[in-house]
Amino acid sequence: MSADDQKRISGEAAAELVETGMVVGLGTGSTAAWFVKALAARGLKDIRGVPTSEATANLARELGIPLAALDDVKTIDLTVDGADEIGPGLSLIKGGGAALLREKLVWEASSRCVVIADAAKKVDVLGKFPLPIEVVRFGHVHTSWRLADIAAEFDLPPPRLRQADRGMVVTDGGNLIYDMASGTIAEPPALAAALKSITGVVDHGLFLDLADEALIGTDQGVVRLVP
Ligand SMILES: O=C[C@H](O)[C@H](O)[C@H](O)COP(=O)(O)O
Repeated sequence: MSADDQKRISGEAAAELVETGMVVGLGTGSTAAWFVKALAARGLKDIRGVPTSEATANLARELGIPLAALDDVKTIDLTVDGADEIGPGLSLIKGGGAALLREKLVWEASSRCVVIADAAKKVDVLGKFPLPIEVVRFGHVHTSWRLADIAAEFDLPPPRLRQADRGMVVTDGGNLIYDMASGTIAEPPALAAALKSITGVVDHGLFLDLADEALIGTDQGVVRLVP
């Protein structure tokens, strides 16, 4: 089965968790897009989706899923989203698509968070996927120097500004992304706390103690994992 098929079956399995009347957090990325498509295909009544990016909002609109802004809802019943890596205890790296900030805001407002992925995303130790760090634009080079100091404390290389064909990648919130290509993150909670201590850092892609379960698409079908 291709990685894309594994993403599709995990997204389809997650769509089955949604019930009429629910407020649903809609993740971002290629796996979350399969979820959004499968959810739309179910044609449930009275659901509202809270999108985690402009891209997901556009897809959901095209498919006829009614949307709500995060501030329009008190709580979100269920959020389904992809990940770049799934490590021990369902610790995650997210933000490969630069949506980590809105994703984390929506996840933290959710009663239940389900991560969906293809089998290759499961790892023994986080860090092979470069850790995305969202940084405010003002003074971002100075912030990157402070990030490099923190990286050195953790024996990690300095983060690099994410570039696209047309220059710097800018998030939906107008911020920039630095990627820390570490190889191995030995102490995710300590690194997360250190990164958040820098004023110019808005947030980072370590999602720790947030996922309630994972639905992983494998060649043998969808495997459910809990922390
Ligand atoms: O910023 C993007 C998100 O965190 C995505 O959920 C993550 O990058 C996984 O994306 P994909 O499902 O395309 O691998």
